[in-house]
Amino acid sequence: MGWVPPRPGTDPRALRGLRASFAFAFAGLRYAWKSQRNFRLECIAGGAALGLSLWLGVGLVEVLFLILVVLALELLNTALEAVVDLASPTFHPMAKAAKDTAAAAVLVSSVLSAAIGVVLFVPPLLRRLGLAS
Ligand SMILES: Nc1ncnc2c1ncn2[C@@H]1O[C@H](COP(=O)(O)OP(=O)(O)OP(=O)(O)O)[C@@H](O)[C@H]1O
Repeated sequence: MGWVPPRPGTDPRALRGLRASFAFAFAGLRYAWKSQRNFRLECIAGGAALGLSLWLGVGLVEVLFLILVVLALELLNTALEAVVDLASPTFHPMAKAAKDTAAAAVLVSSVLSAAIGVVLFVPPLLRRLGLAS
């Protein structure tokens, strides 16, 4: 077996363990950003939605929640893809089921967030553009 990372939860120096946990989590974010085009697109779309919500005065908390749900599921999808590639480098119907179902979770959350986004954004946008009172 190769290098084994330290296990943060078992580090007796609690603060150091916490710092290591954050470092691992940020490494995961970096991996997703570098390897997943969808994650980058979702971050950009999320940034645009945040800017729009500030401009239109739409609730930031609601918008942040919708963005973070999609990003968190995309991160889980990325993690699952890595595990499946490790466990099943060649074609297997269960590997396909796992990857397709994880991708479906991202799709469901994205469609739901987009639908709620339309409900949140369209009325204030129309008012801002003078197309509704
Ligand atoms: N080991 C495998 N066995 C069977 N089917 C697989 C396997 N690996 C990938 N697939 C199929 O190919 C599809 C794409 O897999 P891939 O690993 O390329 O994901 P991806 O296109 O990078 O996904 P995403 O766009 O979410 O990052 C999967 O959804 C699945 O249907």
